[in-house]
Order: sequence, then C-alpha cells, then structure tokens
Amino acid sequence: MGDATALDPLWGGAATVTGMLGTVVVGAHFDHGPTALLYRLGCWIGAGGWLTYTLITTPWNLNTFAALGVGALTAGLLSPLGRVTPHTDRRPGTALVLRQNARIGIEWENRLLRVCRIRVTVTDVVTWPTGTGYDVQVELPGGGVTRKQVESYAEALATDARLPEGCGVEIVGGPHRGTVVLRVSTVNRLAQIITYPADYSPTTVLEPIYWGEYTNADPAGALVREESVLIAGKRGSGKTTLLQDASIALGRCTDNLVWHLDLNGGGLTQPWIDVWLDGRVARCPIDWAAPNLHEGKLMLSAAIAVAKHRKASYRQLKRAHNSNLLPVSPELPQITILVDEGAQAVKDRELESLLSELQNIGRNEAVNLIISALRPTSDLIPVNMKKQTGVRIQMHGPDDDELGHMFGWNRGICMDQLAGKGTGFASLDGSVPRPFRAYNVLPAQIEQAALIIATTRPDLDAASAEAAGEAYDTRYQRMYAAFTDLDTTEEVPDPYAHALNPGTSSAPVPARRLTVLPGGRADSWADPFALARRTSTPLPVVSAADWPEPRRQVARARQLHPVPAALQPHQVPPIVARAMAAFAAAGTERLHSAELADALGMSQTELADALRPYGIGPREQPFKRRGQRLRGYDLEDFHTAAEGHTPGSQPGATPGHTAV
Ligand SMILES: Nc1ncnc2c1ncn2[C@@H]1O[C@H](COP(=O)(O)OP(=O)(O)OP(=O)(O)O)[C@@H](O)[C@H]1O
Repeated sequence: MGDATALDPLWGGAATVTGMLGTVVVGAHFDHGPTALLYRLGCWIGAGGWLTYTLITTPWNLNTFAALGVGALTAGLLSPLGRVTPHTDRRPGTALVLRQNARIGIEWENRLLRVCRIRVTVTDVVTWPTGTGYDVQVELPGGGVTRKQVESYAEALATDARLPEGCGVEIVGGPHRGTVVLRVSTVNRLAQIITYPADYSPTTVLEPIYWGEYTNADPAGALVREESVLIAGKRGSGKTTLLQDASIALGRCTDNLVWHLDLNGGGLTQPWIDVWLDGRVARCPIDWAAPNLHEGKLMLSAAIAVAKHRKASYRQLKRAHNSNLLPVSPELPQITILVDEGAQAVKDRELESLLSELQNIGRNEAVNLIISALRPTSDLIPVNMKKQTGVRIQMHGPDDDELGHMFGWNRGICMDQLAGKGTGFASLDGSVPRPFRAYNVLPAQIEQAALIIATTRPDLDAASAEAAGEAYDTRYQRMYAAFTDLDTTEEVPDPYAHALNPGTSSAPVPARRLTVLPGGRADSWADPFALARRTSTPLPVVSAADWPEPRRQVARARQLHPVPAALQPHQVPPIVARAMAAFAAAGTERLHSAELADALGMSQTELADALRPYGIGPREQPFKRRGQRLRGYDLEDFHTAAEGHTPGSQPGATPGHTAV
C-alpha cells in the first residue's frame, strides 16, 4: 500500500508513537487511572501496528482483514476498561475523601492515636475557602470516649502537628455527640489587622452583632438581645477598641440605644460625640454617656427604673406578640449599656450593686450590659456577674491563667494561639473558646459612623423615658459640660431659660453637686433622682449646638455645619439613611449620581425620584472624582434633609437643586 500511496511506512510508526504519547499526557492530566491508560495504549499499538504493516505490504489480502477484525473485536470487548470513572480514593475508615485530603486524614488519625491514645476515624477533611486552614471531622470510638477528652489535648495536638506560631487546633462539636471537628489553622490570620468594614447601614439587635473575625474568616460576634457580655484583658489589650466595635454594631441597630459608662473620663465616648458637640449633627449618636461615678449612678438607676417599669407595663404587648420576651422595635428599643473598665465601677459598692441588679433583672426587659474589666477574677468582677454572663471574651495577655479564670480549666487553649493586641478568645454560652481578631477602628471611622448613627438611631419610648425620670431628660446638659471639659460645678448659663419661661430672666443653671451616700443595697440608699431634683433646675432638652461655647472652638464648625435650632425627636427616611451610609462606605462627601445609584441598587432616575420628596437632588455644578467630571450628590444635602425631616412634615425642594 506504501507503493500505491507513495507513503513511507515510517509514517505509520510515527502516528503510533504520537498517539501513545498523547494518550499518556492526557491520561495523566485528567487522572484517568492505570487501566484506562493501558487499554488506550493497547488500542494505539494495535491500530498503529496494523497500519505500519499494511504500508510495508498490502491491506488487500485475507490475513490483514482478519487481523483488523480480530483487533476491532478485542477492542470492543475490552472497551469498559477504557471508560474514565471519577477518581476516588478509599482511606482507612468508612468515608471517601478527595485524594489531596486523604493524606491529611491519615496523618490526623495517627496523630490522635499517638497524642491522645484515641483510635478515631477521619470521615471528612474540608479545606477553608480562605486557604488558611482546614476542618478535620472525626468519628470517636465507642466505649466512653468524649469530646471533652479530645478538647484537653488541643494544645498537644497543635504542637505535634508543628503548626506555625499563632496557629492552633480548635475542637468543636460535629453533627452528633460522637463526632468532633478539629479546626486546624495553618496561616496565622490573627496576625493580620482587620479594620471595621465601613458599613453603617441600619440593622437590628434581633440579629447577631459582629466585632471581628475568627481564624477561618467567619465573622465573630454574638446575639446580644438577651445575653450580656464580659470582656477581660490587661491594659492595652484592645478592650476599648472592641467596645467601639460593639458601639458601631449596636449603634446601627434601629431598635437599640447605646449608653456608655466609662469612669476613666469618657475616652470611649469622646470620638462619638465630638460631631454633636461641634454641631455637625442635631442628635447625639450616643443616647447617654456617663464619664464619672455620679453620672454612672444616675444612669444605672434610670436603667433599673426602665427595666422595672417595662416589666410591669408591657405585659399586654407580650401577650399580643405571644412572646415571653419583650418585643423590641424602633418604637420600643433595647438599651445596651457599655461599661469600659468595669473594675473601676465595681470598686464602688453602690455602683457594683446597681450593675448586678440591672444584670439580674434587665434581660427580658431589653436593658442589657456589655462590661470590660482588667481581669476575670472575683476581685474585679463579682462572681455572680460573671456567672450571669453568656458571652465571655478574654483578650490576649502573657498569663494563661486568665483563660482558666474566664472559661474554666483544661479547655485546651493557650495564649500562644493569639497574636497580641486586638486578639482574644470568645465563648458563647459555654462553647469552646474560639480565637478571634477584633476589628480595629480609628477615631476618623467612629466619626463617620457617628454622623450616620446620629440620624438612624431610635429614641427611647416615651413610657421608658418617663420612668427614667428627670436624670434622663437632662442628661445632655451634663454630657455637654463633662465632654467639653467644663467643670460640672461651674454655673452653666442657659440661653433658653428666658425664651421658655417668659417673665423670668435668663437665670443661670445652678451647679450640680451630687452627694453619693455610702453603703447597702441599691434600694437602701438615697434616690439619686431625688438628689438631682434638689440640686438642679430642670432644663429644656436642646442641641449641644445651641449652648454657649465653653472652651472649644465650635463656632467655626457651626458655620460650616449649621444645625436646626432645637433638638427634635425625628426619624430619618430610610432612603436618606441608606444614601448616607453609602457616602460613609465610600469615605467621601460627594458622589457622582451613577456611583450613588449603583451603591443603592437603583437607576439614576429611580434615585432622583426617591430623593426628590426630601428636597435632595444632584448639585448643579459637576465635580471631579476619580478623574471624571460629572454631576452628583453632596452629603451635606442629606444631613440637612435628615436633620430637618420630621414625620408628617412636607419636605420642600431645596433651592438650587434640580432633578436628574
Ligand atoms: N483590633 C485591633 N487591631 C489592631 N490594633 C489594636 C486592636 N485593638 C487594639 N489595638 C491596639 O492596641 C492599643 C490599645 O487598645 P485599647 O485602648 O483598645 O486597649 P485597652 O485594653 O482598652 O487599654 P486600656 O485598658 O489601657 O484602656 C490601640 O491603641 C491599638 O494600637
């Protein structure tokens, strides 16, 4: 046939070799397995050999046709061998796992036998999507081996596995009590600083709030509708930063009010309320802040009064909702008191008993506590307070003992698993403590959040405000004085006294001097409200921006950000609040129309239509952003609308603005 076609028989050999090589390469790439590979190679050899032979001789005789027929028949009969089936790998145990994880499974079975003397079966190995570790699911043997036994070996297992510094093995429950999941981190994600995600959009306290990330990048947080939180850590370990994370997360909840109790001079609160003191927002983002002992007692007494009042007054509401738990809402918000440096607070016996009483009675009535302390020991946190706390957090420090004091002993955790400031262990309702990193948050970001939260946070329901009494009504005057470095014993002139009480002169407000009486249970000592009533004249509730400037340069800020004359309770329309959140997320005060529309998931026309009723429209003058000169929106217009809007009011169009 070679003569007839003028083809050299070498081409037959070349085609055979090329086909075989191709089969090997493709087979290796797709992991076809040895049987399929041998079958395919056999086919190439048979077909290639026949072709070469016929090129040398001729196909036109009975022998070559018989050989062709026998070859084709054999290939057909053996064809099932050439079928490619998905590759599986059977490991010791019952389950099938992917081949790259099989080795890990066998390693961990051997390790558990070596370190814990427990013969387990690995049933699954799942690599984390972040690539920073993996979960090993193991089946415990029968005969009384428990999860707790494995837990106590967590540190030894991490050492045996030669995990990098800062990485560890967490032992958590599996689908049933006979299984355990070992969460093995292989990259020290805790060593990476994570900033608070710039999302200040409205949310609810009925869902968990988040303050950081676990090692596998899951969000770290807790549901704080009912559970109180205890955060312990040495100085500089990141407690205040964590409380700031919680303040942002809770501030975003439209059914929660944040109160701060910081006896170290109010450092926790200051970055929040500067925007209010400077007159940039009409409402204080933090509903009440107590920077000293006297104010702290007023606050806690008011909180207890609210809780007791709610217990008695909202029975019908609970019945209507068929719920034992007070149904919180923007009209009936939870109050969460964040106490920075609780040790200072519990040094004072009266404050301590107020805190304890509130913690005992406030759960159902949605008056909750988040407390930080230097140590989780009974000298700094009363035993009962710790016992009543469902969410416990211990920040990083040099002493492993602190973990024992906080979570109990032999939990298989150690400080080596953490990575310094801002990292800690969190345990929710007695669960195995998990290492996490708290979001880092800097003052500029708190200010951004404060601008939004000042407009989206709820007001205390009227009934609770009445129960909280005069101390609550007049809190802003005292906060203003305390946070602008005014001496609270100084006389603060009241510019509204004359206007509100015609016929009287603009009398100065008497100094507030509260005497705190020592000793006894909360109900045995003097009512701080009565003291406050005796020593202070009631003042109207007004915006800080309307008060006389004390020692701050607020005039310039007021010129830049004029605020309405009086502080009126009002609600910000959701579209305005969402847009403000988009500005904050973008970290800018001006956004092009397309950018804002994209951020809100609307078309530009829909956006313009939605904002028009509030008098907001794109600015006439285009502005440059990211190299493009286009028309867009200015945050200032949203602030004006947010501050000016009251329910039922008819907002008019802002002069100078036109719709898209
Ligand atoms: N989550 C974090 N990420 C990165 N750095 C952090 C984090 N938390 C805290 N830090 C760093 O640690 C420093 C101290 O933090 P912070 O003031 O929150 O600690 P603290 O425990 O409240 O201290 P103190 O008890 O002295 O008030 C911060 O200035 C910051 O540099």
